[in-house]
This record gives sequence, C-alpha cells and structure tokens, in this order.
Amino acid sequence: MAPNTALPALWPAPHASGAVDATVHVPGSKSVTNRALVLAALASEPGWLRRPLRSRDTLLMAGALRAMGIEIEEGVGPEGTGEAWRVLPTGLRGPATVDVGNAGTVMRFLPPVAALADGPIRFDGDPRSYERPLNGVIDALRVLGARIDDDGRGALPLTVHGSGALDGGPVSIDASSSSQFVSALLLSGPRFNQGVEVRHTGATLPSMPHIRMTVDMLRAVGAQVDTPESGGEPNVWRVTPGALLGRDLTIEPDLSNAQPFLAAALVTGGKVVIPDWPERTTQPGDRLREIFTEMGGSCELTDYGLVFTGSGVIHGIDVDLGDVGELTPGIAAVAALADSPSTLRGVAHLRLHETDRLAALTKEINELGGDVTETADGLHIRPRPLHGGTFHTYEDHRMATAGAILGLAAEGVLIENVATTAKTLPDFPELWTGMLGQ
Ligand SMILES: O=C(O)C1=C[C@@H](OP(=O)(O)O)[C@@H](O)[C@H](O)C1
Ligand SMILES: C=C(OP(=O)(O)O)C(=O)O
Repeated sequence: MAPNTALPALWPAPHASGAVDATVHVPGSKSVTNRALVLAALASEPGWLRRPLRSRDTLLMAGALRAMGIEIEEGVGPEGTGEAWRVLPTGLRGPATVDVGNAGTVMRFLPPVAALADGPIRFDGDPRSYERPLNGVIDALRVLGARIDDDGRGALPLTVHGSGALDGGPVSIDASSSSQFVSALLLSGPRFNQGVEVRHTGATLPSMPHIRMTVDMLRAVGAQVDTPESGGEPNVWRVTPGALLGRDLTIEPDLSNAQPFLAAALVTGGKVVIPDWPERTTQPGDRLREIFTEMGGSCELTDYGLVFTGSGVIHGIDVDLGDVGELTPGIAAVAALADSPSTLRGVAHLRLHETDRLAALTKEINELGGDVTETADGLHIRPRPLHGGTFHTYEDHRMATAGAILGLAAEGVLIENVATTAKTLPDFPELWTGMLGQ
C-alpha cells in the first residue's frame, strides 16, 4: 500500500476537549481476512470474501497469492452488497517472488502454501522481517518433505522449492515465540498427502485464540481437525487430508483495531459504539469487553453492536496478556493514564513483534513523563502526569494507535509516522478525528 503522503511526518495527536460520543465502523479483521485468503486459495472451488480488510498486510497476502497463480477478482458480492473479493483457486505455481512486508501472517502462513506450488517461490520483506522468528515453520516444512534454501538463521529471506505436493505427517515444533507457526502448518495441512500432526514442545504458547481461529475457519471449509480442546492430547493438533470447500464469508470487524476507539471512551469518560461486534468470535479483541470493564468502563452487546461507556475513572490492572498479546500496546497506553499501577504479564514474545514492543512502549511512554519498567515478561506501569512530545512508532501500527490514546489526555503529543497504521488500519487518522468530531 502506497504511503499516505497527505499525512505529516509528525502527526499532532488530537487532544480530547470532552467526552467522546461516536459510532465507529471498524474495517475487517486482518487475521480473519488473511486466513480466509489462504483457505480460499487452497480450496477446490471458488469462494467469496465479503468486506475483506484492505490494508498493507492483506494486500500483501492477496498479492502473494496472485503471484503464485491464484486469481483474486474485485467484485460486489453475490447479493450485490458490500465490496468483495472472489477467489479462484486456479493452481499454485512458481517461479514467483513474495513480498511479506512485515506481516507475520504472510511470512508464516505462505511458506507451507509455497511447498504445494509447482516451482520455486522466493520470500523477502522489510528489514524487520529478517529478525522475526520463522524457524518453527522452516524446520517443520523440512521434516514434512519440503526443500528450502535459507541462510541458516531460521528467518527470511528464503526460497521454498515447491514440487506440487508435500508428504506431510507428524512434526514437533516449539511455537513459544509465535502461535503463527502452529496456524501456518494447520492451514495448509488438509492439502498435505498425509495431512499434518503438529506437536508443540515449548514451555509456553502465546495467542491461543488465534489458533482457535485457525481451527474454526478450517472446520468451516470442511477440514477435519482434532485439537486438545476436542479431546485430543494436550498441545497436539491433527488435520486430516481432504479437499476444502469454497465459501461465502463475511469478514468480522477487527476487534483489536476497535481497541483505540474503546480506549477513547474510557479515557474521556465518553461512549463509543462499534457496529457489527460479533456475538461469538475467536478474535482476541473480544477480551477487551472484560479488560476495559475491569479498568473502569462498562459495555453492552446489542443486536447493533458493542456499546462501550467510560466512567471517567480508569483503574490499573494486573493481567496476563499471553493469549491476547496484540492488545498490549493499547492497554499499556490506558494503564499509563489510570489511577493506580498496572502489571502486564505473559508477553515476553512481544519483543519479536513489529518492533520490540516492550522496549518501545517503555521508552516512549517514559519520554512523555511516564514511569514504565520492563519486566522479564511484560511491563510495570505507574501512572504519572504526562506531557507532550514526539512519540516514535518504530513502523509499528499499534505503537501509533497507542500514542493517539495518550494524546487524548496529554496535550502536544506528536506521532511520528502515523501512516504506519496502514499495516492493518489505513483509515486510522480519519476515523480518529471523525470520532472526535474534528
Ligand atoms: O495468527 C494471527 O493472525 C496472529 C497471531 C498473533 O501472533 P503471535 O502469536 O506471534 O503473537 C498476533 O499477535 C498477531 O497479531 C496475529
Ligand atoms: C503482531 C502483530 O502482527 P503480525 O501479524 O505481523 O504478527 C499485530 O498485528 O499486532
């Protein structure tokens, strides 16, 4: 996605002059869109994605699949409503080059797909993508029969020499650095000759809701998946080989991207409505209903969506965010404005996200006058009055939205490179000023 040149290099984060009262239509989920694209590309018949997220990460996924021979057409959806993508799984082939940007979903979900292509697929990406762990996927694919050229660091860049099929079978991995290793192997598993049995051997496993999302979406396209929760062994997932159905799927709003808007209600003692909040979902952002309620808000889930109201008071929180790590930057920002200290635990793996999020949050909140310390697996946050200043974002969309939350309360916060929100939410600056009635 081209950078939005209309945005200044230092974006003045709007200061809230009163309680917000707004309805915010949040675009589709990154995690659901990118899984849906992969599953549609692996299916044996065409499928539809309605209201897909169009952001840097999802356009990179669509571009990569197109480069491998999949047709993705623009459409208006079977009933003529809503923008849609029609995916025609016309065969996977190389040679091709895939740009993963800094999208964890693209760099981890696609090498197994590439192993099924006919021909070599080269993967490259942003400088940060070279530092993000990929060893779980590379090592597992080799065990399952793939030929991969890399530089031995267990990271990008690499080339998968697809031969049109993969044996598959049992494999053990340590997914403690990213749940996406497990999701990646499961998503392509139905197309491996023997399916796949993934055994996680590490001490911890982050982001379980994202693994449940993978399993649910696989089952929805006809795959048979056995999981620890369905009576299987702990830490073992089994996918049976078989054809996948083409589906007509409407993508849910991205609940993790709803976070800054809900935070605005909390910080200003206002009200924010998020239409189409799903009644049931595997998205980790659904945990915000509980977390932001404990921090002082209240919410009601109606047929229309989620109505979230702040009380004007923000409480600190002691919480394990291991399941919902991507919510950490936004929770840290709210915690820095609370009436008591917070401890955020279980998120050591955030040091390997878009940036080292624990270091970045500590440095940037402290430079606005805050008092944050890093712990072995998270952050300890003692609220203090904040002042203005430059908030650096390290090409991390969630750092930018965290800075915007702080800017509601502290006058004069300048967000460096707010355009980085295009990774998952290109409309963020407009949605934010719209919410504030500016
Ligand atoms: O599978 C997914 O869609 C995701 C899984 C999580 O990754 P990690 O388990 O690497 O944290 C999450 O943080 C990321 O934003 C999206
Ligand atoms: C960790 C994140 O992204 P990625 O999919 O690149 O891992 C995130 O969006 O917070």
